[in-house]
Amino acid sequence: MGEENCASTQLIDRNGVLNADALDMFLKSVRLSECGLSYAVVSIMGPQSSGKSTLLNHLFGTNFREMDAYRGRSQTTKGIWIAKGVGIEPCTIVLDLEGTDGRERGEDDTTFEKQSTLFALAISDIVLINMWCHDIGREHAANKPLLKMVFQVMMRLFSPRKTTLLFVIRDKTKTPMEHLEQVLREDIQKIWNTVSKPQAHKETPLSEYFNLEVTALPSYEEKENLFKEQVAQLRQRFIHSIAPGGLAGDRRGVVPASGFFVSVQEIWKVIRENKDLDLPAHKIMVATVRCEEIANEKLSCLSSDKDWLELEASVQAGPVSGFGKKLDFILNFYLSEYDRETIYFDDGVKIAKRQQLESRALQLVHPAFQTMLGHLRSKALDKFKINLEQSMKIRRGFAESVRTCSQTSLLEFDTRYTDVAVKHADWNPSKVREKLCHDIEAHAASVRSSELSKLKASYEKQITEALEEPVESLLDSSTQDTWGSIRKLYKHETENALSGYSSSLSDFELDSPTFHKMVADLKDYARGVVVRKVREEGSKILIHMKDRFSTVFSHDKDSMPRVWTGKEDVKRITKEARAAALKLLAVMAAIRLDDQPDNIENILNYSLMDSPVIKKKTVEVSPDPLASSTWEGVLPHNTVITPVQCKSIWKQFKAETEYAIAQAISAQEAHKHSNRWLPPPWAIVAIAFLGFNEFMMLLRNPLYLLILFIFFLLSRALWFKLNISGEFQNGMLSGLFALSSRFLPSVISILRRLADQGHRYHQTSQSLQQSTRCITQRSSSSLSTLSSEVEVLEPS
Ligand SMILES: Nc1nc2c(ncn2[C@@H]2O[C@H](COP(=O)(O)OP(=O)(O)OP(=O)(O)O)[C@@H](O)[C@H]2O)c(=O)[nH]1
Repeated sequence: MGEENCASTQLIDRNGVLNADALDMFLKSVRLSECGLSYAVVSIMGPQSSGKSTLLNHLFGTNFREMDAYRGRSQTTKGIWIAKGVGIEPCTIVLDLEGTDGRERGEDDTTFEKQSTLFALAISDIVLINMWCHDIGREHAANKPLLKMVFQVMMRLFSPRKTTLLFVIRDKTKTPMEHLEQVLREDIQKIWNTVSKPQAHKETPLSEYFNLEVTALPSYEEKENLFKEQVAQLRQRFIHSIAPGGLAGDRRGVVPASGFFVSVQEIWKVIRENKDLDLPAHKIMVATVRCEEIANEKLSCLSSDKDWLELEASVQAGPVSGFGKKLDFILNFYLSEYDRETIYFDDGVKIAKRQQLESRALQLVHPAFQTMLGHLRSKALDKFKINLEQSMKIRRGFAESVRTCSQTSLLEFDTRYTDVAVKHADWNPSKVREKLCHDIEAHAASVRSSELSKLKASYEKQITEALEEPVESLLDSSTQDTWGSIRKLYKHETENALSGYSSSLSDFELDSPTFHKMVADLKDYARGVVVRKVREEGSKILIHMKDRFSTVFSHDKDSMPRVWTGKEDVKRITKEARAAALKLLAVMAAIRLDDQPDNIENILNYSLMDSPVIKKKTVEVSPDPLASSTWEGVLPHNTVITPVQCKSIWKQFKAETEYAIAQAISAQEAHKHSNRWLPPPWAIVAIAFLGFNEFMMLLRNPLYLLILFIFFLLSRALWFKLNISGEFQNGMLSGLFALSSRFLPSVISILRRLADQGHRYHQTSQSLQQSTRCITQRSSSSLSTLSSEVEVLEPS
């Protein structure tokens, strides 16, 4: 029984202040919290200097201070001391109370006595009441006020348990024990009867509250050995005192050892505040405080747990295999720790606090769980993307691929989730799963849209290639049944493309309206290609018409360039060329993809080609059919060139082709004259003499001719005036010729230079005149076109 083991400590000082730190240290040193319910609390009360500390020290091996007998009787125990019984199982906490009836506190000050008595009754299983043998049966014995106080304060405890009151009779005499006990019990009963009780407990017997036990010891001072012997026997009653039938056998109100610290503090606080002490409520309070403390401690340990922190860090980095099991293991550990530590506390309280702990612990780990779900979701989504791509590479139907890949990914999510699920939590992955489904659908929709766009683009390209150039070619040729051919081409190519397109679209399993819309769109596109081409060519109609005119006008039936010899019928050829150009205009005037009959060509022929004589006959009956902005029987959106525009274009066309006709006519004329107009013999001689160019210059230039003529007249007058003889004449002629031949080339050369200057001037002025004429023509035709269009627009 070593001194150090009992850890004797002052719990409450004489001023009534509880030393919580000392209590905490004491409880830790005796490791009471590990005892659960297996511990007993024994306290002793009795008159001052009645050998209480001596008895406890011998009984429990404690080292409470004892009074030195040689110094006289004075108070040694002040306040309440606490120690652990040495060598006694289970753990027995011993309280040594300040003696009652002490001179130090004065006669009237019983407050601390009452408080300490109530405190001892509240926390003890066994209360030793130390009393002198000679006081038994005495009317004014010191123990009577003490007992009265015990019973009175007991009324303030709403305790369901029975406390054992062990009366220890000190310095027993030779009076038989049976007699002593009987007298004592009678005294106790008398005191109990005199104690005022609440109405409900008026008739309650003392035995309802206490187990009364009585023992007697010889004097320690006089019969020390016998005293020690009998104390040793008494000590045996404290071993396994908590067993049923033992001194501390009633365990109903016991506070779990880990709540002892809280319980002691709280009870003392309530007593100091002079409030009633409701032990059952107190037990709940202690349970609440302790369970909460334990729960907080477990949560704190969990949040700094090494395994948990490692798991949390790993989850941030990526998916963790066996996440659910690992987390469950950690949670289990702390929850079972809680269960173990709160096992003796009130069930209702500990369950409620456990739920709180579990909920807070799950709250702590929930983000990691969510992160894991995020990993699962992104993995499943990635798998879906890869699988879909591969599936499309092997040309499986798109919708079928999406279905299969989606099922595979969701199955993988579900399978992997079993590894992530936390048993402690009823967390539902359905929201994340829904999000995954949504992501899969969104990705599938995006890929579908992209694939459909590609498919559409490829068929549009196919249609464009199949229609654009052929339509252009057909328009260019503008035969009798141009639109028939275009319609045939359009129908064939469109049907061909739509058949392939529909077949490809069926792989996407589109809903009926979408499918039909896409097919209709492609059909519209095909029509659009034709319409666009016609409009494009229509915008260049004047050029096309002029080309056509030029082709027909300048080439013969064998497509050989025509030479205007004068034998050709320019009028007929012009009419043919114009008719061909008009045909082109008629073809491009409107889009006839719907095979609706129209009389555009007839109207144009009648209005533009027929001779004024024919028209004059009918003009009174019908107005100008081209004075309109719409074609009869042709919808506005099918109109490419309006009647008014046709009229204006035709006018411009005619104006711009007139020059070619005039040239053809003049070419014919030139050809005719070139055959008849041979130079006279003298001119041939002059040409030979002067050279053809100079001769032609003399002829063409009126100035040279005038000079030559004057020169001739002067020569002739001189000839006759002088009446020159034949020889002289010959000589003169010879001389004139010689002179001419000597000077004429020089004169001609000077004249030619002058003529060149004049000719260049003449050419420049001619080309200026021609340009001015051309500009005037164009301006007038543009003005007329504009005025026609304005006339059309004005009504609207
Ligand atoms: N007559 C007699 N004296 C005893 C007995 N036991 C102890 N004493 C003596 O009584 C004196 C007081 O002993 P304590 O043990 O200090 O008594 P106490 O009740 O603890 O005293 P306080 O703590 O001051 O109230 C000492 O001198 C003891 O030797 C006993 O059985 N009979």
